[in-house]
Parts: sequence; C-alpha cells; structure tokens
Amino acid sequence: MADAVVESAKRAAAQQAVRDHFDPSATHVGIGSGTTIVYVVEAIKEVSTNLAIRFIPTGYQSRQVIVQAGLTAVPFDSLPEDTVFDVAFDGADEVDLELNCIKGGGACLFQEKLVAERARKFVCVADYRKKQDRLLTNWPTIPIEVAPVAVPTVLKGLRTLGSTNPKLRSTLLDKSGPLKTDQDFFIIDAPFKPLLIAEDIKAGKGKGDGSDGTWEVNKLSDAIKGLTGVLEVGIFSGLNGPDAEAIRATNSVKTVTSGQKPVAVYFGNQDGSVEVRTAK
Ligand SMILES: O=C(CO)[C@H](O)[C@H](O)COP(=O)(O)O
Repeated sequence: MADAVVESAKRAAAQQAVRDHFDPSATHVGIGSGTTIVYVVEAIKEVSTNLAIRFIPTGYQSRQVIVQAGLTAVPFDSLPEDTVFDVAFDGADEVDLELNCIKGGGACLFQEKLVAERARKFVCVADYRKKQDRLLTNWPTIPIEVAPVAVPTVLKGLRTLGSTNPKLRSTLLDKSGPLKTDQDFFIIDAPFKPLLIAEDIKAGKGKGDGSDGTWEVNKLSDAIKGLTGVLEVGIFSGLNGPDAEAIRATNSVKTVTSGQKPVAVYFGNQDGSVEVRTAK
C-alpha cells in the first residue's frame, strides 16, 4: 500500500513537471534514469508523439524507456558539441534547500551529469521521501563512479576526506561481484555527515572544507572529484538556471546551459499534491 502511495506521488510530480517544462515544439529533450523518469516519459507521451523530437538517454535503462514509449532516442555523442537541449528531466535520491541533489542511487550519474549540463533547463522529479533540508539526511551515502583498478586508491582517499566506511557497491546477487555501470566502471557509496549549505557557513556552523569534520556541498564534490580514479561524483551542485542566465546576459554566451543543479524540483506528496522547489 505504501508503495502505491509513493508511485502515485511520483506520477503526480511527473505530470506537473511535464506540464510546466515540456514544450511540444522542443527539438532536444534529455531523459534521466530511475523509476520516476518512467512517469515523465509517460506524461510526455500524452502530450506529444512527435518522432522529430530527439530524446537523449542517460544510459541503457533510460534508452529502453524512450524506445518502449515509441519516441526517438538519440545518443548523446552523436550530437554536435554545441547542441543545447531544451530541457532535461531526471529523478533524484535527495534534494536540499539549495536544490543540490544526490544522484546515482541506480548507478547512473556520469551520463546524467553530461546531459543535465547540456540542457537549458534541468528539472528533477521525485517523491516526498527525497525532500530534505540538507543532503545526507535520509539518503545515507554519496555514489561515486570509479575506474575498477583505482578502487583501493579511491576508498583510501575517501577515508582521508572523512568518510567512515565507504563501500564498493555489489549487485543484488552479492555473489556476482561489484555492480558495473554503463561505462563498465564501479560505484563506491561513501557516507559523510549531513552536508552544509552556504547559509550554514555564513552562520558559522562549520568551515565546510573538511578541516573540522564538516563539508559544504560544492567543496566535498570538488574534493571527491579530485581523487585519482574518480570518473564522476553523484553530487549535482554549482550553477543553476538564474546564475547561468546572468552569465549569458553579461557575456553574451549563448551556449551556457542550466548547469548541474536543477532549476526546479517537483516533489509528489503523500496526499496527492505536488510541491515545487525552484532556484532562487
Ligand atoms: O540517479 C539516478 C539513477 O542513478 C536516479 O535518478 C535516482 O536514483 C532516482 O531514482 P528513482 O526515480 O528510482 O527514485
């Protein structure tokens, strides 16, 4: 029964996100991974079956969702580098007050980041369990995609950064060994204390650079990304819509996109309502 509530929360959020951000005259639309994105594609299909719209998947599962809906899937690397997508939709594992997200619970994060960064608008859709004030409140770990040969190096580096017990992710059948990503890389799940946001640093709640055991979202993301062997980190932070708009306005750079952070996150609630957090 609880599952039915969660599923209808996801569907309600997806319906509203698509109503607000999918323009049927779009030419390129990014499609993320996970269970919630299925409802996004379902909602898109209700509005448009236009085969001229190119849907860019973020991995194998995402591509299957697009293809099974009868829509046109186009690989990311088949598009010219300056193609900006109208919008990219994706799920999230946890979202904080600043719209920073943890992603990678389903082992997709690298291609999700590539696609999100190319979109003029990156929009996330999730259920009520994902809405928190700080990252690592309910979701326990940061997923990190690593080169197999570098696993021991990265585990050691993560412990140095303060992660108490980072672990290599196994398949559901433990005896099959480590889970492989779409890139044939591995995933390490690293726990840290809940992450600080900018207002916490201003309020003196910690330095946020790891020196006192606290980490601010962007600083931790950069520190993990700096470990040799890390392909990508499941923290989506940094620039978002309005920041990117400002850069575009001042520099006349037409190709600046939304960045890694969503411009809006749609949360489906248990009572059927939908709550939207938008970039300030
Ligand atoms: O990042 C992801 C996959 O790696 C997903 O977007 C994230 O895990 C959310 O998934 P779901 O919609 O199933 O809750």
